[in-house]
Amino acid sequence: MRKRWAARRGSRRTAGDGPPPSASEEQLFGGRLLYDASWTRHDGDWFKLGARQSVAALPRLLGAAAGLAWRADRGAVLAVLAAELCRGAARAVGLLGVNAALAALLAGGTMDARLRSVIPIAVLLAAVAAVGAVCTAVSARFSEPLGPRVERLVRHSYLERSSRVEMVALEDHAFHRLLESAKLSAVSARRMVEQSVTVIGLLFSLAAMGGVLARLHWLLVLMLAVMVLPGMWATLTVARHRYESFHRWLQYDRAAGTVADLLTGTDAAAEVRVHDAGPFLLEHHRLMSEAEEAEQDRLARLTARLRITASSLTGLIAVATYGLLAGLLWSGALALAGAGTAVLAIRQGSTALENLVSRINVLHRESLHVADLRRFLAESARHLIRTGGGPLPRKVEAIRVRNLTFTYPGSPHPALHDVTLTVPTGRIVALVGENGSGKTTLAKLLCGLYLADTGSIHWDDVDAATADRAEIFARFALIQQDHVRWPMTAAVNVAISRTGHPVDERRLFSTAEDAGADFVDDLPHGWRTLLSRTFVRGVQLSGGQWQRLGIARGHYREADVLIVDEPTAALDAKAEEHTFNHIRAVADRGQTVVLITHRMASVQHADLVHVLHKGRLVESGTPHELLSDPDSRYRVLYDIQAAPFAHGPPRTGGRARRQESL
Ligand SMILES: Nc1ncnc2c1ncn2[C@@H]1O[C@H](COP(=O)(O)OP(=O)(O)OP(=O)(O)O)[C@@H](O)[C@H]1O
Repeated sequence: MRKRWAARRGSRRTAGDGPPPSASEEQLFGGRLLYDASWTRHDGDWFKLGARQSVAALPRLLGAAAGLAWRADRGAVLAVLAAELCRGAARAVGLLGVNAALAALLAGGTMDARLRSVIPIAVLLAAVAAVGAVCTAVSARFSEPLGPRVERLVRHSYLERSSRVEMVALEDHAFHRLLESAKLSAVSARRMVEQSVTVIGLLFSLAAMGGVLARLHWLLVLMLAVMVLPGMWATLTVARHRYESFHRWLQYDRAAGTVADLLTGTDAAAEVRVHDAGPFLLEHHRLMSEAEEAEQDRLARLTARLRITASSLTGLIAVATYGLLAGLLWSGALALAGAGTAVLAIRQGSTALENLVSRINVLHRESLHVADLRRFLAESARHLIRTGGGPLPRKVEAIRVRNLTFTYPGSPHPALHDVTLTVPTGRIVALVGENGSGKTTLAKLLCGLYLADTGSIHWDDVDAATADRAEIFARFALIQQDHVRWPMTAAVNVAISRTGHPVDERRLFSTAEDAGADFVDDLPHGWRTLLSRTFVRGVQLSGGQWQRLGIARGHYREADVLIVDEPTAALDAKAEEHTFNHIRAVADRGQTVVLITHRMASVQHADLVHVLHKGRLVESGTPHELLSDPDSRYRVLYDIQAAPFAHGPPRTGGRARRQESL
């Protein structure tokens, strides 16, 4: 075993495509968590953050943001566009007014006459400023609620899609990474819309200023454009590195978060304290956080380097621009008033351009996250649980499994291999076998959670592969081994198995009683008690109480087939007996029960037993038939469990005697 462990470690290292994993990655997670980011460089179409591509992509980005906003609120989009257009026009008129005022002030005549000629222009400038302010307010009024609305729509589509993909996709790490990266898309979509509003406003303003500058001299427009290039290059280069880093560190970051959650959550709280796992986890969290800090440090150094270079270049271009202005004045190509207006326009224009570049950069970065959502939606479309298909027969005699083989993605061995068996309806059918023999997997295939690689599951004559998956799900209820602890009220914890119907209190109370979950009546708020200590008014249940609620949930659904996976592990002996009696009763009323349990005494309740071993069916029969064969695997398992009770209750041992003598 040790040898194999060493060999595996070795092979992982040589196959790796970068530096070896850190101690925390290796020790806690068994290998590298950082992703190879080379794929981002090759995925040309959606990963382009160069200056040229960024500008070229601007119409597409604005179009995408407009599309998102349009879906959320058309009226608001139109109002914002109109307001921003009006603001841009006000800026242009304002600049022209300044130019006219300067010309009037610098013209000949007495100061009194010159000042008087400026008065109407000043009144016009005040009116234009007022219009600009109103436009700003109108734009804000309509654009501010747009972002949250877009966020809600995008998040809804993300969550809705996530809940409809096949289980195998959710368990696939590559798909999971996509799922994780698309998680940010809702916030990014909101930011995209917000940035787009600013970008549109800046574009209108720049068009106004460019128009005024062009009227003065075309070279000034060119210099204004050149002045912004270094900043644009630096900003976009930093953005590309940050985005690459985000993807590369995504899984690592999630792992560090998992360690932090273990330290703060309730699941591991007892072992963190009693087993003293806290300092161990804390140390690894520190190491992992430091590694992340080092990455942030690298990005900060890169950003500083690029910004210094860009600022130096911008400074040089600014000097050249003012030199050009002086040349134009000197040569008489520009009047003094025009030069004053040009200085104002260049100052305002370069600030607006710098702002525009950084906004485009944010827009682009956010659009990459929104593109993650598009990739997620496209990829998940291939993994959607198929809708449609034929109906299942209403009354079924038996579910027949034929030559079923199933391998989990990425697993070297099939979990089920060529399994053929029958589940007659209205009976209790037990699946028995050692750990990992494939019982739960078979149950999940039966209820349509996984699809077989080969072989089939027939409901009488209907192949389940051709049937509507939603209908297959509708025929099943689950009492799972790892029952879900819904952090909601006790009533929801039971009734959530039948959300398509209003809560039926009579059914709720009777299933709770049957499952031994009537302890809920004694909780502080009865069925409205919140079952999570991490929220206000929440209470904590015991393991067995949770299990009873899980059993009640399965029964509340009243489906045709009830899958019961190790239902009594946390129950006391009385509750266990009660549970099996109830399972027997529901089977007698016509419900099919697929029972998975290691308690051989409980299997005696079954009508039919299938024994699995390493993914293969090795025995089938009634409990009596299987017990009668002294060599059957079932008999062996049964005898092992029965041995301690073979001679009646254990005699009082030495320890008890010693205690007595004390
Ligand atoms: N989601 C999964 N992804 C990959 N492999 C899995 C997954 N679930 C189970 N397996 C593997 O499939 C095999 C069968 O597992 P399964 O849970 O069906 O066994 P089981 O008989 O129910 O075991 P137990 O009695 O311990 O509950 C095991 O080798 C297990 O490691």
